[in-house]
Amino acid sequence: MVDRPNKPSAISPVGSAAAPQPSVDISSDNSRITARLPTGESVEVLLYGATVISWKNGNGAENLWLSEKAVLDGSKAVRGGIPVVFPVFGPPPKDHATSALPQHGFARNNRWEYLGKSSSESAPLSKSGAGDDTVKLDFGLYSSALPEDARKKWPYDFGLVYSVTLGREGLQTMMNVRNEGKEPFEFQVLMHTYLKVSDISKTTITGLLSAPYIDKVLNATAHTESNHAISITGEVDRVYHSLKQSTTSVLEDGKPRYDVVRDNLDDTVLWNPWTEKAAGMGDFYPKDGFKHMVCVEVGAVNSWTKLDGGESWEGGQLIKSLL
Ligand SMILES: O=P(O)(O)OC[C@H]1O[C@@H](O)[C@H](O)[C@@H](O)[C@@H]1O
Repeated sequence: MVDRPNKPSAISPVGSAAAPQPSVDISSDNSRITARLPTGESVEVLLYGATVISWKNGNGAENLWLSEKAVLDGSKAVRGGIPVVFPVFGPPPKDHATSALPQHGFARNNRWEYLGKSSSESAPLSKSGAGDDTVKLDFGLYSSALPEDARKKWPYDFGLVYSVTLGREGLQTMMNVRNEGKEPFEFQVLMHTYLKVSDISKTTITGLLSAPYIDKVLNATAHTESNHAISITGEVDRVYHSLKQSTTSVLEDGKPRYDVVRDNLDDTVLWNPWTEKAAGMGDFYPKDGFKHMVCVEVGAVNSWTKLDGGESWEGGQLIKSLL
């Protein structure tokens, strides 16, 4: 066979020296994993909470808001990025098995195990056949590895595998929950994504028209969304539920900035703390940072998902950065 000197890389055999591969690095203090595509996109995940703390486009533009005073040393849940909420969303109800847990559960403030990486050309996030253009990082949290205190407060046997896949088209985060015990358990799960925006006054949210929601700012009263494009001009804390449309979009100046596509999750929380709530959070900085973020949080939080012993469940999101 005669090789052509200018052979396009698209037909290079997978894994050949010619095909650039994604890189995955573990920080020297073993606290975080960074993955990078040959085209420049990157994602950084803190093992504490399996919290995605940075997701950049190929041109270096950051997509996630992270507080300048976010605590990253494993002593407090991270303010920004994508904290994982499990097995309860918000303050736990008094009459439920999660009642002794802290707000948003224990997944975001325990250290996860890095299970490894895999790359693929055929995953849904691939754009071309030029080398491995997605990389998937898997993280695990198991009841057996939880500190005694958390285990006592929610005494079920479970295994969580959280997969973070970086592609040229976006970032996918998927949660797999498995009941490893014999007793059934109920859980809620949510991906608390802080999306970075350049100016909240020019930001609108679409895809929620006609959706029912609980407004936590208005004493948890029930409403129906009447706006095609939602503007944020004050504190917003709403649980949209039973959603039919799979995509919620964030627009800046009327132009698409992010698409958030839900997978087997029916609810989406829209949150912006605005002036007063931001002022009250010690780890929220700068104090006017609420002008540069909006949380679009996909989840299953309006009711409980029940898993019998041995059963498993999976759900997640694909976020497309449209810059
Ligand atoms: O301060 P925390 O525990 O990270 O929660 C932040 C916010 O998270 C949102 O998901 C809730 O709807 C809000 O009510 C809450 O204030």
